[in-house]
Amino acid sequence: MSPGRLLSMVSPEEAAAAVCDRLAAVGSERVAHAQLPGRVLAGPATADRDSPPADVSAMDGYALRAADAPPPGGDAWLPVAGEVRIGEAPPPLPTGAALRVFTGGAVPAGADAVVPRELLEEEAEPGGGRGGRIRWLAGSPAPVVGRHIRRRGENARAGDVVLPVGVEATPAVVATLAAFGAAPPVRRRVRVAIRVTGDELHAADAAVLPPLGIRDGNGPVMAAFVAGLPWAEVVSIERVPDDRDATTLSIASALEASDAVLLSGGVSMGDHDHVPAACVAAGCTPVYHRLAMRPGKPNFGAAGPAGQAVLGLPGNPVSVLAGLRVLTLPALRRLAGFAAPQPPRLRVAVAPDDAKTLPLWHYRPARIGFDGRAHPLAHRGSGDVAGPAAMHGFVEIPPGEAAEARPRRWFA
Ligand SMILES: Nc1nc2c(c(=O)[nH]1)N[C@H]1C(S)=C(S)[C@@H](COP(=O)(O)OP(=O)(O)OC[C@H]3O[C@@H](n4cnc5c(N)ncnc54)[C@H](O)[C@@H]3O)O[C@H]1N2
Ligand code: MOO
Repeated sequence: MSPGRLLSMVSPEEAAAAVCDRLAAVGSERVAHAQLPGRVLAGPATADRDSPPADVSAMDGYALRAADAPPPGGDAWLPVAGEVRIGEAPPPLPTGAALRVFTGGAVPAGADAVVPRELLEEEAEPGGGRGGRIRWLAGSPAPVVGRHIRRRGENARAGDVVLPVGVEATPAVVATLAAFGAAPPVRRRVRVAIRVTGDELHAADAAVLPPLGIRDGNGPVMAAFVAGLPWAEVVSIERVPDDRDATTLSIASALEASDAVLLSGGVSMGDHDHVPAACVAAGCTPVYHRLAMRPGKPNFGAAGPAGQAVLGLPGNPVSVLAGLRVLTLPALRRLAGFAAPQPPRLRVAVAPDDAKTLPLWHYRPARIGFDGRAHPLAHRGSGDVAGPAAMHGFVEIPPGEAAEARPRRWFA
């Protein structure tokens, strides 16, 4: 986007992309191997050796030359000359014999097939030695050259890039890092400051409230959202009164020590909605204000003076939930150094519903039923937190469309 052009009534996707365009990944650091899970790779991981490191057996059984095997179901036995110990160099395979091998054990030189033991009748060596003999059960297939052997380097060759930059160290990624002893640099955690505006707000654990006071739900919700992102951390959380100067000061202090500032409330048309002006006073550049979405039309997004993401979410609690998932997550992922700011796009079928259409991008709290479809949850507007409490995520319904017409994007 051109600098200074304020987007208004665009789609949430366009708004999120416009903020992401102004952000860069945070710096990187090295952490101990045990601290890697959940972090985002800032450097590629390469294979330090071939995987597997040798031709290995894929089965518990016997390594042999396929041509040495007697016919299945016959009386002839094949001698077992010994055993390959896992993790050790195998003895050579004598002609006309088999070697016992276990899954992952190296295939001895001379063997061209592995036969799983359940296809065989096994006879132990008298006296408890590691030898013995085998013959093929009736109905077992004859050995096939190459079967049940994993070839050296078939997963990866030494020097191959096995993980690119910008992926999160999920359990599967951790498995790969461990297999190759790789510990690439990772992005430091994204530092998130939370600011909750509203004169009516009191602590979430307040036992007694003034008659028209409200417990702050948005602060805990925003903190819980960040707590669910292993590559981000909350660095400060503050409640701010509906006062322009106090809001400016609080945003300025948030910007000093964070990569992202998440705010709730104070972004619509009220006389006491100070967040957009306070952000500007604190040196931020507005990117969007008011979006074609429900809930969350008043959403405000800006870039901080040092490239921070600044996201002003409307005060209604369901708007906060939607704004976190739809607008905040892409910005935080961009800061965290993900290759793609948008998480993978998932689509779900939507159960038949009230067929309501809106001229906006509609995010409906929904629950995945036992039928595998998303069932929109009844709720009384974006101030109703009890109704959506059972939600698994939001179904996105584009402007003018009925929810169940086709599979819909799913924001969990
Ligand atoms: N003239 C207009 N008025 C409103 C519009 C509009 O377009 N024109 N939009 C409405 C929509 S949609 C929303 S959403 C709200 C958002 O307004 P704000 O972001 O300025 O939020 P507040 O006015 O501060 O609060 C709205 C509502 O949410 C409650 N709230 C606020 N913070 C918390 C909190 N931390 N925990 C629990 N509840 C909170 C607050 O008490 C209000 O009830 O504006 C509409 N108005
Ligand atoms: O869109 Mo507001 O965000 O309905 O509650």
